[in-house]
Amino acid sequence: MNSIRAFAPATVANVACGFDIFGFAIEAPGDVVEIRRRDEPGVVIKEITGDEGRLPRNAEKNAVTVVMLHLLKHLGIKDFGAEVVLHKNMPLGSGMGSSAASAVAGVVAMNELLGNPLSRQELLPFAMEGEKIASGSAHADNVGPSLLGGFVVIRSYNPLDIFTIPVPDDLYCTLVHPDIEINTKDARFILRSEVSLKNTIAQMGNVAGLVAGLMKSDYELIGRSMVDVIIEPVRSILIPEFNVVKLAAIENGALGCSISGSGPSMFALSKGKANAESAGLAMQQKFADAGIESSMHVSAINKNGAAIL
Ligand SMILES: Nc1ncnc2c1ncn2[C@@H]1O[C@H](COP(=O)(O)OP(=O)(O)OP(=O)(O)O)[C@@H](O)[C@H]1O
Ligand SMILES: N[C@@H](CCO)C(=O)O
Repeated sequence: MNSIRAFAPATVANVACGFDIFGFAIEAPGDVVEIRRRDEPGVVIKEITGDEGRLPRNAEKNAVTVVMLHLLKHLGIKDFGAEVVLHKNMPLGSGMGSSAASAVAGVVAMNELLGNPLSRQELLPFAMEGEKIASGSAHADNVGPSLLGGFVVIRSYNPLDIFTIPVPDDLYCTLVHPDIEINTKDARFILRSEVSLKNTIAQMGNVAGLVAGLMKSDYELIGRSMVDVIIEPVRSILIPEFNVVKLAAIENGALGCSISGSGPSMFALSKGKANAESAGLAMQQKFADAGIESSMHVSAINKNGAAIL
Protein backbone atom coordinates (compact mmCIF):
# COMPACT_ATOMS: atom_id res chain seq x y z
CA MET A 1 0.00 0.00 0.00
CA ASN A 2 1.68 3.21 -1.12
CA SER A 3 -0.89 5.94 -0.56
CA ILE A 4 -3.66 6.58 1.95
CA ARG A 5 -6.42 9.19 2.41
CA ALA A 6 -7.85 9.89 5.86
CA PHE A 7 -10.63 12.16 7.15
CA ALA A 8 -10.90 13.60 10.67
CA PRO A 9 -14.00 15.51 11.82
CA ALA A 10 -14.50 18.83 13.50
CA THR A 11 -15.09 18.66 17.23
CA VAL A 12 -16.68 20.63 20.06
CA ALA A 13 -14.39 20.72 23.09
CA ASN A 14 -15.18 21.64 26.71
CA VAL A 15 -18.95 21.27 26.11
CA ALA A 16 -19.85 24.04 28.60
CA CYS A 17 -18.79 22.77 32.07
CA GLY A 18 -16.09 20.28 30.96
CA PHE A 19 -13.04 22.45 30.31
CA ASP A 20 -10.28 20.25 28.85
CA ILE A 21 -12.20 17.08 29.87
CA PHE A 22 -15.24 16.85 27.53
CA GLY A 23 -15.43 16.81 23.74
CA PHE A 24 -17.52 15.33 20.94
CA ALA A 25 -17.20 14.87 17.21
CA ILE A 26 -19.63 16.09 14.56
CA GLU A 27 -20.15 14.70 11.08
CA ALA A 28 -18.78 17.60 9.06
CA PRO A 29 -16.70 19.56 8.26
CA GLY A 30 -13.32 17.92 8.68
CA ASP A 31 -9.78 17.81 7.31
CA VAL A 32 -8.55 15.31 4.72
CA VAL A 33 -4.94 14.11 4.54
CA GLU A 34 -3.34 12.25 1.63
CA ILE A 35 -0.02 10.52 2.29
CA ARG A 36 2.06 8.85 -0.39
CA ARG A 37 5.27 6.87 0.10
CA ARG A 38 8.39 8.11 -1.70
CA ASP A 39 11.89 6.70 -2.10
CA GLU A 40 13.66 9.82 -0.84
CA PRO A 41 13.87 9.79 3.01
CA GLY A 42 11.96 12.36 5.05
CA VAL A 43 8.31 13.40 5.53
CA VAL A 44 7.49 16.50 3.52
CA ILE A 45 4.39 18.63 2.99
CA LYS A 46 3.74 18.62 -0.76
CA GLU A 47 0.62 20.81 -0.74
CA ILE A 48 -1.92 22.42 1.60
CA THR A 49 -5.27 23.55 0.25
CA GLY A 50 -7.85 25.72 2.02
CA ASP A 51 -5.52 27.60 4.39
CA GLU A 52 -4.89 30.67 2.23
CA GLY A 53 -1.18 29.95 2.58
CA ARG A 54 -1.27 30.64 6.33
CA LEU A 55 -0.08 27.32 7.70
CA PRO A 56 3.56 26.30 8.09
CA ARG A 57 4.94 24.14 5.27
CA ASN A 58 7.75 23.01 7.56
CA ALA A 59 6.94 19.44 8.63
CA GLU A 60 8.31 20.18 12.09
CA LYS A 61 5.80 22.99 12.58
CA ASN A 62 2.55 21.71 11.10
CA ALA A 63 0.23 19.64 13.29
CA VAL A 64 -0.43 17.23 10.40
CA THR A 65 3.20 16.14 10.06
CA VAL A 66 4.51 16.65 13.61
CA VAL A 67 2.31 13.73 14.70
CA MET A 68 3.75 11.53 11.92
CA LEU A 69 7.32 12.31 12.94
CA HIS A 70 6.53 11.43 16.57
CA LEU A 71 4.91 8.15 15.49
CA LEU A 72 7.86 7.15 13.27
CA LYS A 73 10.31 7.96 16.09
CA HIS A 74 8.28 5.90 18.57
CA LEU A 75 8.30 2.94 16.19
CA GLY A 76 12.03 3.30 15.58
CA ILE A 77 11.51 3.82 11.85
CA LYS A 78 14.28 5.92 10.32
CA ASP A 79 14.59 7.57 6.89
CA PHE A 80 10.92 6.94 6.10
CA GLY A 81 10.00 8.73 2.87
CA ALA A 82 6.53 10.24 2.43
CA GLU A 83 4.86 13.28 0.92
CA VAL A 84 1.74 14.75 2.51
CA VAL A 85 -1.15 16.72 1.07
CA LEU A 86 -3.44 18.44 3.59
CA HIS A 87 -6.91 19.66 2.64
CA LYS A 88 -8.02 22.18 5.27
CA ASN A 89 -11.80 22.23 5.24
CA MET A 90 -12.11 24.20 8.47
CA PRO A 91 -11.18 27.78 9.34
CA LEU A 92 -8.17 28.36 11.59
CA GLY A 93 -8.69 29.60 15.13
CA SER A 94 -12.32 28.57 14.77
CA GLY A 95 -13.18 26.69 17.94
CA MET A 96 -14.03 23.69 15.74
CA GLY A 97 -10.83 21.77 16.46
CA SER A 98 -9.08 22.68 13.22
CA SER A 99 -5.52 21.83 14.32
CA ALA A 100 -6.84 18.68 16.01
CA ALA A 101 -8.51 17.52 12.78
CA SER A 102 -5.20 17.85 10.95
CA ALA A 103 -3.31 16.04 13.71
CA VAL A 104 -5.79 13.17 13.83
CA ALA A 105 -6.11 12.75 10.06
CA GLY A 106 -2.32 12.79 9.80
CA VAL A 107 -1.62 10.21 12.47
CA VAL A 108 -4.44 7.90 11.30
CA ALA A 109 -3.18 8.07 7.70
CA MET A 110 0.43 7.31 8.70
CA ASN A 111 -0.65 4.48 11.02
CA GLU A 112 -2.65 2.95 8.16
CA LEU A 113 0.27 3.32 5.74
CA LEU A 114 2.48 1.46 8.25
CA GLY A 115 -0.02 -1.39 8.52
CA ASN A 116 -1.80 -0.19 11.70
CA PRO A 117 0.82 -1.00 14.31
CA LEU A 118 -1.10 1.02 16.93
CA SER A 119 -4.76 1.10 18.02
CA ARG A 120 -6.80 4.30 17.97
CA GLN A 121 -6.35 4.70 21.76
CA GLU A 122 -2.58 4.20 21.34
CA LEU A 123 -2.51 6.96 18.69
CA LEU A 124 -3.95 9.52 21.10
CA PRO A 125 -0.66 10.74 22.69
CA PHE A 126 0.76 11.30 19.19
CA ALA A 127 -2.29 13.31 18.11
CA MET A 128 -1.90 15.39 21.28
CA GLU A 129 1.60 16.35 20.12
CA GLY A 130 -0.12 18.04 17.17
CA GLU A 131 -2.25 20.11 19.54
CA LYS A 132 0.87 21.03 21.47
CA ILE A 133 2.52 22.52 18.35
CA ALA A 134 -0.69 24.39 17.50
CA SER A 135 -1.88 25.73 20.83
CA GLY A 136 1.04 25.21 23.19
CA SER A 137 -0.81 22.65 25.28
CA ALA A 138 -1.49 18.96 24.72
CA HIS A 139 -5.21 19.01 25.57
CA ALA A 140 -7.11 15.93 24.36
CA ASP A 141 -10.67 17.23 24.19
CA ASN A 142 -10.48 17.93 20.44
CA VAL A 143 -8.13 15.15 19.27
CA GLY A 144 -9.85 12.59 21.51
CA PRO A 145 -13.32 12.81 19.96
CA SER A 146 -11.94 13.42 16.46
CA LEU A 147 -9.92 10.20 16.73
CA LEU A 148 -12.31 8.00 18.71
CA GLY A 149 -15.67 9.49 17.76
CA GLY A 150 -18.63 10.03 20.06
CA PHE A 151 -18.68 11.97 23.34
CA VAL A 152 -15.31 11.68 25.09
CA VAL A 153 -14.48 12.13 28.78
CA ILE A 154 -10.87 12.63 29.88
CA ARG A 155 -10.80 11.43 33.49
CA SER A 156 -7.09 11.98 33.81
CA TYR A 157 -4.22 13.39 31.77
CA ASN A 158 -1.45 11.77 33.78
CA PRO A 159 -1.80 8.92 33.31
CA LEU A 160 -4.04 9.47 30.28
CA ASP A 161 -7.44 7.96 31.01
CA ILE A 162 -9.99 8.72 28.27
CA PHE A 163 -13.23 7.00 27.35
CA THR A 164 -16.47 7.57 25.45
CA ILE A 165 -19.96 7.64 26.97
CA PRO A 166 -23.30 6.99 25.25
CA VAL A 167 -25.42 9.90 24.10
CA PRO A 168 -29.16 10.04 23.28
CA ASP A 169 -29.88 9.18 19.63
CA ASP A 170 -32.00 12.31 19.16
CA LEU A 171 -29.33 14.71 20.45
CA TYR A 172 -28.22 17.21 17.80
CA CYS A 173 -25.44 19.80 17.83
CA THR A 174 -25.61 23.23 16.25
CA LEU A 175 -22.26 24.86 15.60
CA VAL A 176 -22.25 28.52 14.60
CA HIS A 177 -18.90 30.01 13.56
CA PRO A 178 -18.89 33.84 13.47
CA ASP A 179 -16.45 35.32 11.00
CA ILE A 180 -13.80 36.23 13.59
CA GLU A 181 -10.70 34.38 14.81
CA ILE A 182 -9.53 33.43 18.30
CA ASN A 183 -6.28 31.55 18.81
CA THR A 184 -6.50 28.85 21.46
CA LYS A 185 -3.12 29.93 22.84
CA ASP A 186 -4.50 33.43 23.53
CA ALA A 187 -7.78 32.09 24.90
CA ARG A 188 -5.85 29.92 27.37
CA PHE A 189 -3.50 32.71 28.34
CA ILE A 190 -6.31 34.89 29.71
CA LEU A 191 -7.66 32.22 32.05
CA ARG A 192 -7.26 32.57 35.81
CA SER A 193 -5.17 29.87 37.51
CA GLU A 194 -7.18 29.90 40.74
CA VAL A 195 -10.85 28.89 41.11
CA SER A 196 -13.06 29.51 44.14
CA LEU A 197 -14.44 26.56 46.13
CA LYS A 198 -17.96 27.81 45.39
CA ASN A 199 -17.38 27.74 41.63
CA THR A 200 -15.58 24.39 41.84
CA ILE A 201 -18.57 22.84 43.59
CA ALA A 202 -20.97 24.30 41.02
CA GLN A 203 -18.82 23.11 38.10
CA MET A 204 -18.46 19.59 39.54
CA GLY A 205 -22.21 19.38 39.94
CA ASN A 206 -22.75 20.34 36.31
CA VAL A 207 -20.07 17.90 35.11
CA ALA A 208 -21.80 15.09 37.00
CA GLY A 209 -25.19 16.22 35.75
CA LEU A 210 -24.11 16.37 32.10
CA VAL A 211 -22.59 12.88 32.20
CA ALA A 212 -25.69 11.48 33.92
CA GLY A 213 -28.04 13.32 31.54
CA LEU A 214 -26.23 11.98 28.46
CA MET A 215 -26.10 8.42 29.77
CA LYS A 216 -29.75 8.43 30.93
CA SER A 217 -31.03 10.32 27.84
CA ASP A 218 -32.46 12.90 30.24
CA TYR A 219 -32.66 15.94 27.96
CA GLU A 220 -33.83 18.31 30.73
CA LEU A 221 -30.86 17.29 32.91
CA ILE A 222 -28.52 17.80 29.93
CA GLY A 223 -29.87 21.32 29.49
CA ARG A 224 -29.69 22.19 33.21
CA SER A 225 -26.10 20.96 33.37
CA MET A 226 -24.77 22.95 30.40
CA VAL A 227 -23.57 25.72 32.70
CA ASP A 228 -19.93 26.83 32.88
CA VAL A 229 -19.17 29.15 35.81
CA ILE A 230 -15.38 29.09 35.36
CA ILE A 231 -14.27 29.50 31.72
CA GLU A 232 -17.23 31.02 29.88
CA PRO A 233 -17.44 34.16 32.07
CA VAL A 234 -13.81 34.93 31.13
CA ARG A 235 -13.75 33.91 27.47
CA SER A 236 -17.22 35.09 26.41
CA ILE A 237 -15.92 38.66 26.37
CA LEU A 238 -13.87 37.66 23.30
CA ILE A 239 -17.04 36.83 21.34
CA PRO A 240 -19.15 39.84 20.28
CA GLU A 241 -22.89 39.44 21.06
CA PHE A 242 -22.21 36.23 23.05
CA ASN A 243 -25.00 36.67 25.62
CA VAL A 244 -27.59 37.72 23.04
CA VAL A 245 -26.70 34.77 20.78
CA LYS A 246 -26.79 32.31 23.68
CA LEU A 247 -30.24 33.53 24.79
CA ALA A 248 -31.54 33.30 21.22
CA ALA A 249 -30.39 29.67 20.98
CA ILE A 250 -32.21 28.69 24.17
CA GLU A 251 -35.35 30.67 23.29
CA ASN A 252 -35.47 28.89 19.92
CA GLY A 253 -35.26 25.25 20.85
CA ALA A 254 -31.80 24.57 22.33
CA LEU A 255 -31.35 22.70 25.61
CA GLY A 256 -28.19 24.71 26.28
CA CYS A 257 -25.55 26.82 24.51
CA SER A 258 -21.95 27.79 25.20
CA ILE A 259 -18.55 28.39 23.61
CA SER A 260 -17.20 25.63 21.32
CA GLY A 261 -13.63 24.92 22.40
CA SER A 262 -11.74 28.16 22.81
CA GLY A 263 -14.15 29.96 20.48
CA PRO A 264 -15.26 32.01 18.67
CA SER A 265 -17.63 29.28 17.49
CA MET A 266 -20.64 28.73 19.73
CA PHE A 267 -22.46 25.45 20.01
CA ALA A 268 -25.90 24.40 21.18
CA LEU A 269 -27.32 20.97 22.00
CA SER A 270 -30.96 20.25 21.14
CA LYS A 271 -33.43 17.39 21.21
CA GLY A 272 -34.14 16.72 17.55
CA LYS A 273 -32.76 18.17 14.33
CA ALA A 274 -35.60 20.69 13.91
CA ASN A 275 -34.81 22.35 17.24
CA ALA A 276 -31.10 22.37 16.40
CA GLU A 277 -31.76 24.12 13.09
CA SER A 278 -34.17 26.61 14.62
CA ALA A 279 -31.68 27.48 17.36
CA GLY A 280 -28.89 27.88 14.80
CA LEU A 281 -30.87 30.24 12.59
CA ALA A 282 -31.73 32.37 15.62
CA MET A 283 -28.04 32.45 16.64
CA GLN A 284 -26.98 33.48 13.15
CA GLN A 285 -29.65 36.20 13.07
CA LYS A 286 -28.27 37.79 16.23
CA PHE A 287 -24.75 37.80 14.78
CA ALA A 288 -26.13 39.23 11.53
CA ASP A 289 -27.98 41.98 13.46
CA ALA A 290 -24.54 43.04 14.68
CA GLY A 291 -23.08 42.91 11.17
CA ILE A 292 -21.19 39.65 11.79
CA GLU A 293 -21.27 36.97 9.10
CA SER A 294 -21.40 33.35 10.33
CA SER A 295 -21.62 29.76 9.13
CA MET A 296 -23.77 27.05 10.67
CA HIS A 297 -23.40 23.28 10.93
CA VAL A 298 -26.10 21.01 12.35
CA SER A 299 -25.13 17.44 13.12
CA ALA A 300 -25.87 14.40 15.22
CA ILE A 301 -22.97 13.26 17.39
CA ASN A 302 -20.47 11.52 15.06
CA LYS A 303 -19.90 8.14 16.72
CA ASN A 304 -17.18 7.00 14.30
CA GLY A 305 -14.56 9.75 14.38
CA ALA A 306 -11.66 9.62 11.94
CA ALA A 307 -11.99 7.39 8.87
CA ILE A 308 -9.86 5.99 6.06
CA LEU A 309 -11.39 7.09 2.73
N1 LIG B 1 -2.58 21.69 10.35
C1 LIG B 1 -2.92 22.75 11.10
N2 LIG B 1 -4.20 23.19 11.12
C2 LIG B 1 -4.54 24.28 11.87
N3 LIG B 1 -3.69 24.99 12.62
C3 LIG B 1 -2.40 24.57 12.62
C4 LIG B 1 -1.98 23.43 11.89
N4 LIG B 1 -0.68 23.27 12.10
C5 LIG B 1 -0.30 24.25 12.92
N5 LIG B 1 -1.31 25.04 13.22
C6 LIG B 1 -1.25 26.24 14.08
O1 LIG B 1 -2.29 26.22 15.04
C7 LIG B 1 -2.97 27.48 15.06
C8 LIG B 1 -4.46 27.24 15.18
O2 LIG B 1 -4.66 26.51 16.34
P1 LIG B 1 -5.83 26.97 17.33
O3 LIG B 1 -5.94 25.91 18.34
O4 LIG B 1 -5.59 28.36 17.75
O5 LIG B 1 -7.13 27.03 16.47
P2 LIG B 1 -7.81 25.82 15.72
O6 LIG B 1 -7.12 24.54 16.03
O7 LIG B 1 -7.85 26.27 14.32
O8 LIG B 1 -9.25 25.79 16.33
P3 LIG B 1 -9.64 25.37 17.82
O9 LIG B 1 -9.80 26.67 18.54
O10 LIG B 1 -10.88 24.62 17.68
O11 LIG B 1 -8.55 24.53 18.39
C9 LIG B 1 -2.74 28.12 13.72
O12 LIG B 1 -2.59 29.51 13.92
C10 LIG B 1 -1.45 27.49 13.23
O13 LIG B 1 -0.37 28.35 13.49
N1 LIG C 1 -9.99 22.76 26.08
C1 LIG C 1 -9.34 23.58 25.07
C2 LIG C 1 -10.04 23.32 23.74
C3 LIG C 1 -9.53 24.18 22.61
O1 LIG C 1 -10.24 23.91 21.42
C4 LIG C 1 -9.46 25.05 25.46
O2 LIG C 1 -10.59 25.47 25.74
O3 LIG C 1 -8.44 25.74 25.50
